[in-house]
Amino acid sequence: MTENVPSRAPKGEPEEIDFEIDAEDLPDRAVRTELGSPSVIVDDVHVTYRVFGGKPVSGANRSLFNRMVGRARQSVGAITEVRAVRGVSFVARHGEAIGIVGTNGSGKSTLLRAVAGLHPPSKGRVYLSGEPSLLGVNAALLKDLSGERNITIGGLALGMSEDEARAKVPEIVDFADLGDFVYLPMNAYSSGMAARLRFAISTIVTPDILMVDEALATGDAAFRKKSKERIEKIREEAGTVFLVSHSIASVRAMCTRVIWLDQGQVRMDGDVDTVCDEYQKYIKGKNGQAKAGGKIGPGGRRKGAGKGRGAGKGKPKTGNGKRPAKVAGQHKQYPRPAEGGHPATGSLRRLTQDDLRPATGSLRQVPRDETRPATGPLRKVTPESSRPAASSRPATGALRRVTEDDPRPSTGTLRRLTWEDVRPDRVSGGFSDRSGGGDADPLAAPETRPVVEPALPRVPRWPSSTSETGFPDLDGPTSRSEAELRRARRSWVGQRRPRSTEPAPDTEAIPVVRVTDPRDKQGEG
Ligand SMILES: Nc1ncnc2c1ncn2[C@@H]1O[C@H](COP(=O)(O)OP(=O)(O)OP(=O)(O)O)[C@@H](O)[C@H]1O
Repeated sequence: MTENVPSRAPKGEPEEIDFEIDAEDLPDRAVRTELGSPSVIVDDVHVTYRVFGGKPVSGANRSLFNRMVGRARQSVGAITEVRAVRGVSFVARHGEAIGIVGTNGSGKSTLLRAVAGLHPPSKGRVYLSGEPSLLGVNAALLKDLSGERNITIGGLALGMSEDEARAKVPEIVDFADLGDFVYLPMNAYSSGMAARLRFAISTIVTPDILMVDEALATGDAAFRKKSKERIEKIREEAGTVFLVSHSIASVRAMCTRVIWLDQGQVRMDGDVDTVCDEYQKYIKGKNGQAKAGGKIGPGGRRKGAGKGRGAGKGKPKTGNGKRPAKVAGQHKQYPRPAEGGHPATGSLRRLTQDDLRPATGSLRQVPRDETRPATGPLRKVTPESSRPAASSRPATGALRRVTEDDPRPSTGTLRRLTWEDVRPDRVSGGFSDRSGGGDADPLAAPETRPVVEPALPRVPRWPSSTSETGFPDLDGPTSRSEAELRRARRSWVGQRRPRSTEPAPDTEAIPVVRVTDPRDKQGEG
């Protein structure tokens, strides 16, 4: 099939792909290949997340909430249902590279997860011809292990033998441009290095259906060029590629078809130019500030544009204290401050260095050698004055220092408890003396108290050998705790059955049938 592929961009045209849309960005296009039979059929798929602990959104917050997540969120008591994908249907064919675009939260990642079988649709069906491989920003790489080890594990996960995976290491290191870093734990990698390795691993084997979810965004231009080539190779080998990206440039460059998702539904599905143009128009209209050729970040916003609650709050006010009226399609230009006499709206004026110092009014700088502080009745606190003398401590009013000689504490009707107070027979509920110390008074002075050695419970010995039955020998003295032993025993011999709580039957009442040996009868006879 490779040889039938029409040639790519004409010679001399730049190959490099940048994920951002800049004026100089190349309108490089993905090579169109012959389309094969269907590889993915998505039939009226719905995906609903259920989030516990949500609360109904009411009144004033409703519009803001709707603006953020659209109509896709409903609260059902304590469970919030997020309808991330709502009735999506399409057919993808072998050899297609499909870009999935949409603003934040439009359901792109969720749709890919449903197609990959990682999240079951709540309604509808997905049919696949081939094995899907989802490469997301969170693809599982173990940070504590070296890149080399991750390559081997990744290869095993993708169905290779260990030897095959090891043999792929040099190729992957070369592709991901890791050098000797491959022997270091991945904690030491930059995000770009990790992204390159992730992409390289997941394309070791040519997947039937490759799904790339924003995983290329961190790579540099050279890597993106290589990854584009690899994606094309997969398509040429009759694979299907899905590419979720906020970068329209990369979608234009790598895809042959685009699906635009909006609030969980397909808003457009068609050829790259038509859908991308419409999507960009939508983004421009939505923000009123995205220009053709401007950089579009996630959510269709221009980079650096304010978003969220605080957006626009920092705009200067006019003289009447109101924010300048917003005219559709126009942006108010605020004059740059001129040096010196700056235009001041109302009573505002620009601060100069002279405004900042020196101090105005009667304040003056206090020289270092000036005695301080000595205003009014204040006096300097010395270590001596701050530490109270042993006996003549401050005694304001009737307060005095309590000394060792003071009887303590015996105010009012308090008295010391004696053993009689806590005797079991005098306490409701009844304590019992578990120490074996009899009537020893626990409140008596320690030297007069009899020393009582508590009787140690006999704890069975931890099995050092097994008996003939194969079970550990549970008898004998040991230092192991009884609980530990009980646990071990349970794992060996299973749970003990609880004793029956039913009363034992009255044996007297059970009719006794006496069986006699007929020979005895004969003998008797
Ligand atoms: N695990 C989850 N639990 C609950 N809601 C979720 C979960 N994952 C996604 N959602 C919600 O589903 C909706 C779609 O999310 P999804 O991540 O699929 O959108 P997206 O288009 O990929 O967004 P982005 O461009 O920001 O990656 C959003 O409203 C999101 O809040």
